[in-house]
Amino acid sequence: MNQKTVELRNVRRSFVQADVRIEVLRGVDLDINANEIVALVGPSGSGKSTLLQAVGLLEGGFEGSIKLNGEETAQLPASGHTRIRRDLLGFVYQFHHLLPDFSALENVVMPQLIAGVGQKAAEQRAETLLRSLGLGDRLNHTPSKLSGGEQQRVAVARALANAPKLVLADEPTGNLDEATAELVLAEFISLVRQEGSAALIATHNERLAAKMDRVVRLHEGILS
Ligand SMILES: Nc1ncnc2c1ncn2[C@@H]1O[C@H](COP(=O)(O)OP(=O)(O)OP(=O)(O)O)[C@@H](O)[C@H]1O
Repeated sequence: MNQKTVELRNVRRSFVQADVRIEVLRGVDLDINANEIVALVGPSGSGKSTLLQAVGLLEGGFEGSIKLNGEETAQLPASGHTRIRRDLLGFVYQFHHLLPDFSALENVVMPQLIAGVGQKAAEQRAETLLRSLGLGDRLNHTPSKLSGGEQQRVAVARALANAPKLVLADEPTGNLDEATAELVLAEFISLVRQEGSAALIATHNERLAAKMDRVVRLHEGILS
């Protein structure tokens, strides 16, 4: 059976602010196959982050069906969401949120230790990932000693550390200059492909989106 990594059906989310209801997602359907890298584009405020929060099981308040790796998540308790996030998902944000007092290597080791991997194996995996992103000679640098692009590469390595089935990224290169953004995104995509993960990557940048396998567009709460 060709199991989808993501299957969304009729996903809805609205927010009420000052007695006004805004319907941000009005019935989103989306399928992502294993190994498929999908760009999520849409104007500012169209709901890209909201949709990523739905797929990442980071917020409640959604209606509809969210299946990840074949498992329906809508009725699961919070502990089920935590398990899926830990076992299946990796996240990259616009601002890397690296641990400032830990080295690049330690930042990539940490999520593996939390997942129960042994220290030695975690260090080897972290080093392999960081080397494949060109950071072989930056393993022991703390984030403040790294450039913005290097910090974002560490965040990419961290997201992939536990071999997630699905990587979710919200404007992963949005804080970098255009040339660096392009380079880091190309490396990110190539590492996701090498690792055999699927990915959903929100971006404003159509040129970067065009480098992915497929582009989906959020407009007025619907995907096309
Ligand atoms: N917690 C919240 N409470 C109220 N409104 C919210 C909340 N979160 C998001 N919204 C509203 O939902 C809409 C979509 O926001 P979202 O951040 O998902 O858009 P986006 O496409 O990611 O935007 P950007 O590209 O600017 O990051 C916006 O109008 C925003 O104000």
